[in-house]
Amino acid sequence: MKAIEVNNLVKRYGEVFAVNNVSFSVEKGSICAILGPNGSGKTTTIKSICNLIIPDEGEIKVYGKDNKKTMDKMAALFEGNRNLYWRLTPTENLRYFAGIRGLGGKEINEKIDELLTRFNLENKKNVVVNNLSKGMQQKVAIAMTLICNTDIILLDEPTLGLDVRSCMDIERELRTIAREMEKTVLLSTHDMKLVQNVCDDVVILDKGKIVADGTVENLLRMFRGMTYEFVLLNPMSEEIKDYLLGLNYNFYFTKDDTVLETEISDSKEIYSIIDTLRAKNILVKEIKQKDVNFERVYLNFTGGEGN
Ligand SMILES: Nc1ncnc2c1ncn2[C@@H]1O[C@H](COP(=O)(O)OP(=O)(O)OP(=O)(O)O)[C@@H](O)[C@H]1O
Repeated sequence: MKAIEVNNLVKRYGEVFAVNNVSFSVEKGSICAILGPNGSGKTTTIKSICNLIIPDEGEIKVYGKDNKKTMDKMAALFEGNRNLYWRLTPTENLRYFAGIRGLGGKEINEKIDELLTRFNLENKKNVVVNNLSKGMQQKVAIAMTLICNTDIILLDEPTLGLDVRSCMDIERELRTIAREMEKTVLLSTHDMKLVQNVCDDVVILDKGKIVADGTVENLLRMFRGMTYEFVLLNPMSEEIKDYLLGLNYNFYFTKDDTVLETEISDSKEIYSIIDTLRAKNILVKEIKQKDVNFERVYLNFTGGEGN
């Protein structure tokens, strides 16, 4: 079942198309990431879904209904810990946020304790947010999106500025939110480890347009099948390397010059690469299909950050 459907979304600021005819959907219970270089339209898309931005064109549906009528189904987090009140404790922040949505009483107090325990914040529940680490603040901010128990959680860059351990904590929480709490998560991020470790699907934007859309697994498989390593018997000379770089393949060399890596679009190219190497008396010891990480997939679609 589709939790979110975005159809032909357009948002312009003067001459600039922040989002230009973007369409995608997010399945209920899945984690979907919107990726793209700075300024590619990620935040505009998420803000349009939760009605913080009114698009110029297109329609957005949440559980099949216009998103303006389904505000109660979504909770969103933007700019991480800026959503928090610094002089309030995590408990007070959560109680305040629940109150805005008209929730209170014993039930909410129990829910707050449950969430703070889940996020390993029970020892910090009475410490003002200002005195918590960035990772802890981020966990409180994510807990705030859960306090109202909405089906859909929208997160803008949930791991921004966090250290490795805190990122792993957030990854674990996101998995729990989707798999155990059965919520739908749509997030924007530049964190390719987060994408590879927890996301089911991705939408990659570039200059306001979708350049790729699919499951993380399929996109990885697509590139896994294309990247090959040619392990050589002897290191290549500088002259040979220059020659190979002048050919029509995107060759990469390892530091000791014994491995040649390239992406191919057709398996027949393997034979022509072997012929090319043989003609230069370069002997190949082994050919390996290389495992790729999601960063590689992303760079292939966007041509690199900030283009
Ligand atoms: N309020 C605004 N007024 C004018 N232009 C805007 C406004 N908001 C966004 N834009 C422009 O729209 C484009 C998309 O911005 P958006 O914030 O959606 O990108 P993003 O992918 O979230 O970027 P980042 O990764 O840097 O957060 C950018 O060119 C941005 O400058």
